[in-house]
Amino acid sequence: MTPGRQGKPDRSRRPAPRKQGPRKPPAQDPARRVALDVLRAVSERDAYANLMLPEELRRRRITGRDAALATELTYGTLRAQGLLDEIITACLDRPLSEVDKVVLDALRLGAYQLLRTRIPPHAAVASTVDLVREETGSHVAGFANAVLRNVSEKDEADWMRQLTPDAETDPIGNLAMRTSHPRWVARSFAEALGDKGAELEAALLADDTRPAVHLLAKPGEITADELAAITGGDPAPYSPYGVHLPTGGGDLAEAEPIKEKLAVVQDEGSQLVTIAATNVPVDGGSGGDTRWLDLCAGPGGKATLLGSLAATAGVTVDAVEKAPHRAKLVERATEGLPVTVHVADGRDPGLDGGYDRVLVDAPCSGLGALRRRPEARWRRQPSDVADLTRLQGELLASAFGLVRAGGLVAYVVCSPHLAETEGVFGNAARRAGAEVIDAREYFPGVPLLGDGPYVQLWPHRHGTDAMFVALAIAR
Ligand SMILES: C[S@@+](CC[C@H](N)C(=O)[O-])C[C@H]1O[C@@H](n2cnc3c(N)ncnc32)[C@H](O)[C@@H]1O
Repeated sequence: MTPGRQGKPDRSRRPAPRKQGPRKPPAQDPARRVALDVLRAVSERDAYANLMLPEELRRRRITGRDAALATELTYGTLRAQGLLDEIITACLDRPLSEVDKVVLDALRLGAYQLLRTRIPPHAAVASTVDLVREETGSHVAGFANAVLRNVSEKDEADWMRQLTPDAETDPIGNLAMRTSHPRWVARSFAEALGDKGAELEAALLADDTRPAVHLLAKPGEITADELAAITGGDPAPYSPYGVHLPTGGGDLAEAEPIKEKLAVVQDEGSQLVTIAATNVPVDGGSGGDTRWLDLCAGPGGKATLLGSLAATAGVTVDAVEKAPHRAKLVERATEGLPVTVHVADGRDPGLDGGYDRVLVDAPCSGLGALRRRPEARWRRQPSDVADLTRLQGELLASAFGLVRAGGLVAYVVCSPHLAETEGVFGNAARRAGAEVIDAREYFPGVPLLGDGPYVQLWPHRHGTDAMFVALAIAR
């Protein structure tokens, strides 16, 4: 390949049009083939890698080492995308946006192998070039070969030194690059943590870890100790209903307690915020504490715990969900529990007010669950937050309208972004004249909860998703 301007690969021609029709996966490299197909689906059709990859592995009967390699390459490449794109850009003589999408996905896959795996460089380059050749033809394969050879001239540490902003003058930019996060996400974490150093780094690095599987032992059905004994897991450190499963603990769908609906998969953070919402004492009210409302219930995780607790306490729960298919999931999840599902907009659900407790588990950016969705950090945009905070505010205003005086509004989001957390809730509670209470009291035994009155959980501190909860008593 003749180097182009500035000694960089020449890519003056657009790739030839790709052949139509399904391609046959090359039998000799199923792991990289499926990885590239998933990367393409993510970038071209907004697919979710954590849903698509397991399905494709099953469909193509890829197992064992090939499945492990495909998983590592797909998730690793998606998480590191920002960093890989900077490095690839440094090896091009034109903007990244001018590179054909499938070629770019293949280059990311190749660069990831070169920089973050022990795959020998010649194998990383040759296998990527083969994929590009199959997709586009020989002339573009030469281009891919040249770019990847440039990438391979330095290791990750050298590339970091060249591309990363100075830690002294731009600590957030430095950590955003080193942990491969968009700068705005790193900044939002820094603001929530009040830290731009070691703790911010730990929080960002936690997004690259695989979360342990947590189970909820449904109250009234099975205890956490029993569930732990049956599944080989450990009782959770904080939730009295939680069990942590060992990593690689077999096929969950086959576990008896799950088949029998005695237990469900649920992050311990979700359990803790729901338990907190049911433990705050609510005074007054003619009926005591008998009517609860879950205003954003789909797919029904927290409604299941609320319903199980309600069943043992003589309480009824109304569960509102706007999306009909998600409302069906709530119905299925809460079957047999005292939960009535309503397909309605939580901003005006058409229900009689006077609830003793209202949970608003609002739609949010999901920045608190980035470790579950490898591509999410790059897909979310700062503008999403503005739209979401408007909706969150409207849902909270509705909640304060539906709760009785002396009743509780619990606001939950799976995000640490201050606009979605303290910002929205502070305004809504002030407008409603509600009394914000210190939520930390309702997280007994949970360490590192900060100064209150809100609670922000974190993967790197608590091993949970970064759930936020705020509690207020209506006046
Ligand atoms: C964060 S999820 C709730 C998760 C749920 N509480 C659980 O634990 O499984 C937010 C839900 O709110 C729903 N939603 C979005 N806008 C809504 C609205 N205006 N009214 C009611 N539900 C809405 C979404 O469809 C989504 O299912």
